[in-house]
Order: sequence, then structure tokens, then C-alpha cells
Amino acid sequence: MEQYAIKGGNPLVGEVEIGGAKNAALAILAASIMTDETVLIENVPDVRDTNVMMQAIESIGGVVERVDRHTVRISGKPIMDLVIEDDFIKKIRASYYLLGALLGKYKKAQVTLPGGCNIGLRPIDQHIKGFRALGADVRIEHGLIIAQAERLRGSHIYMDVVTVGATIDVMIAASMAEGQTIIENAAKEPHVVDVANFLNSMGAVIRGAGTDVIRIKGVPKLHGTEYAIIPDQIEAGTFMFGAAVTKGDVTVKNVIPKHLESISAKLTEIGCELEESDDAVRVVAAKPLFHTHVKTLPYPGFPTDMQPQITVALGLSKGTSIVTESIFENRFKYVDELTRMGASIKVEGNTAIIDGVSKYTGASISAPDLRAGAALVIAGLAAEGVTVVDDIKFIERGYEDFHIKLKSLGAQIEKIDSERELQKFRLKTG
Ligand SMILES: CC(=O)N[C@H]1[C@@H](OP(=O)(O)OP(=O)(O)OC[C@H]2O[C@@H](n3ccc(=O)[nH]c3=O)[C@H](O)[C@@H]2O)O[C@H](CO)[C@@H](O)[C@@H]1O
Ligand SMILES: C=C(OP(=O)(O)O)C(=O)O
Repeated sequence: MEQYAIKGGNPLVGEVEIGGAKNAALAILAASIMTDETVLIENVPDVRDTNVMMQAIESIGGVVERVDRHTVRISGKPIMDLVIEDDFIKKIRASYYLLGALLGKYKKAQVTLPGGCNIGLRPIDQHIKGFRALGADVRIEHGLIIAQAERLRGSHIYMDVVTVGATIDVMIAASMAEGQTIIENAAKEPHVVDVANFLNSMGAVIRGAGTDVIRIKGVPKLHGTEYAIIPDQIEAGTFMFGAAVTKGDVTVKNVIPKHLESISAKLTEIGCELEESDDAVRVVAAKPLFHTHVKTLPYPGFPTDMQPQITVALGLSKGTSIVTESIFENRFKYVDELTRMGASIKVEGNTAIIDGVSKYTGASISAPDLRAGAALVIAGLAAEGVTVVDDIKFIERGYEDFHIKLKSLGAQIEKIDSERELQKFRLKTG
């Protein structure tokens, strides 16, 4: 089983190019099958989840051609099958977007219930409520979500919770419904806007994405397009916190600084210096970090997908910090692992109370999920001695070349596959 071996102590220094947003890419790839014309998508991150999504599109007859590592051409025209139930699709959460896309175009779809990170209950009732409001009959049988409609008709939908997945999913399906759909209490995340922009570039008529009311005028047909996905806010944020915990100096390039505002604000609050330009943010961590409080919230609040990374930084900050997780009820599983590295954190319900310690020490730990895994790697980079992180398959779901990018910033990190390779790493890094 592959692991990361990390020798901590080197500050991360330099520039790192941020890839396309995984969570935008997953929805955009799925929505690309809604036209019979060819769609060219640029800035697709080469990560496990996007590869699973492309595999799913191929499994129903779509044609996916990789033009280069980050550019794909997709043709949904040959799609014959509207059933996606293979085991591989359970690995990703975003399989639900195929439901919206197939239902929108073919008025029929059967997709295995979604998987993704085990960070809480993760119901899909708002997706189902939205599809039903559009006139679809939706039921769950044998682990499949089965949705079909004679016709999809625009509707007025109030989301009971702010949900990125259901907002995007309903927006996708409604883009090919008859008449107008209004989604209220919509999520405002940058990837909601990106998916709307993508659909509009295919001829959809979507207004208001990025606000909490989205209006969609359904069209009978979508056409081909060429589209570049926005940069990944969470990948950028992870490297920014990497700079903070290693007392480094990192510039994240190819980013949209506006999307990083809540992350940048917290870094400034804990004592980092930030410099912003049009498409880059530099984080300099010259002074000791200090404590703060943070609560995860829908955009423009602090993202839940950055919660483990900030907790790792606060674990090394002077004073007591409180982190409140308000989106997913089970997103502190990594705290046990961080405790093995010397962190002093008590979790009570959805709150972590963190007493900053002066250092972490290397240990053998496991990545419980994607972002927690990345955060533990960052902790390892700051720790004294060697850290070995297991289950890196989770990290590879969402970070392209994670260890290679970290190495380019001066980290001592290798992907290893055996005890022998670990011994070699230990010898090499002293
Ligand atoms: C593939 C993808 O893009 N994943 C992201 C997506 O997940 P995901 O789409 O699962 O997250 P949502 O934004 O939908 O979930 C937000 C909250 O709404 C609840 N909820 C959601 C749907 C529903 O039908 N009913 C319901 O109650 C969830 O349990 C959660 O408490 O947004 C999350 C919140 O930014 C991110 O952490 C994930 O990285
Ligand atoms: C939780 C995440 O992904 P998913 O929703 O696919 O599990 C994430 O991207 O941090």
C-alpha cells in the first residue's frame, strides 16, 4: 500500500501552480454529456475523482478523449445507456451530477447512490426534492437512485439547507426543463458560478449564480463549447496553510484571490503576511502563529474543506483556539492522528478546542479522508522527525502530484510502497 514518508523541518518556499477545481470539474464533466456536440474542457485536474467521472461517462457510451493531461474532449452523442451502477462510481460523491445531467437530457437516469468522503451523513434529499419539483418520479431501489419524467417542467424550489451539490444538480437538470426554474437559498460557491457559466456557454440561460437566488430558463437543446475550469480554491488554501505551519514563504499561482478571501483573512489573523496580485497570493509566515476561532460556513464563509488544514495550523499556534464545524458532523476524525503527533485537541460535538503546542513530532498515521489526509501531510512537514501517512489514496482523490508540488517547494517527502523504501528514505534524510 502506498504511503507518504515525510521528514519534517523544512519550510515550504517558492511558487506553486494551482490546478483546476476538482469540485467544479466533476460537475462540468457530467454536464458536458447534455449536448450531442463536442465539448472541450481545459484545466481539468488529473486526480482520481475526475478520472472516475470520465470512466463513468465512457461506461454509458460517451467518448472521452484526453487532448493533453488537463484538456479533455467529450462527446455525449453516442450515449446509449442511462444506467450507471458499477462499483467504481461509489468511490465518488459527484456521481449525483450524472443523475442531473442524464435526467435533464434524456428525462431518465439510474445512478448508484453516491459515495465520497466519510465525513457525515450526507443525505441527498434536497437533490431528490428538486428533481421531484421538476416533475420527475424519483425512487431509491437496490442502492440505485432511479429518476424519470415524461417531461421536466420548471419549478420554484426552496432549498431547506444551503447545499452545493443539490444547487448544482438541480441547476443542471433544470437547464433543459420546460419553462423557468427558480432555486432559492442556493449555494454561492465559486464552483456553482463556474458550472452556470459552463452551461451558459452551451446555450443554457442561467442567471443569478453566485447569489442565493438562481433563475434558469430551460432550453430544448444545448450546444458544444470550449471552456476552462476555475482554479481550485481548496488546493490553493492547502498550500497556503502549508506555508503557515512550516514557517515558509509560498506563492500560489493561477488562483482567483477573491475566492480565497476567507482563507486569506484567517491566515492574516494568525500572524502571516499576505501579498495579493491579480492571479497569485503570497503567504509569508515569518512570525510565530497565534490563536483564533473559526466556524465553517457556506461560501463566502470559511470552507469546511479547509477545516482540517486550519486546525493543523492552530494546533501549533500560541493560545487556545476553537474550531466549529457546522457543515458535516463527522469531520474531526483526523484529530486522533494529530494527537499522536503531539497535538493537544479536545473534540466536543462539532467543536474542537485546541491548545497550541510548540511542535509536532513525526508518527505513523492514516489519512481518514481527502482533506484531513492533506492536512496531516502538512502537519508532517512541520513535525520533528519522520511521519508516515497511510491511505494516501484518499489524498489522491483531490490533489494532483501533491508530493511532487511539495517537493518543488523544498519539502522532504516521498511516495513509498515498502518497508525497504521507508528505510532508504530514513537513511537519505538523516
Ligand atoms: C463533490 C463535491 O463537490 N463535494 C463538495 C460538496 O459536497 P456535498 O455536495 O455533499 O455538500 P453539500 O453542500 O450538498 O452539503 C452541505 C450540507 O447540506 C446537507 N445536505 C446536502 C444535500 C442534501 O440533499 N441534503 C442535505 O441535508 C449536508 O449533509 C451538509 O450538511 O460541498 C461540500 C460543502 O462545501 C464540500 O465539503 C464537498 O467537498
Ligand atoms: C469532501 C470532499 O469531497 P467529496 O464531497 O467528493 O467527498 C472534498 O473535496 O473535500
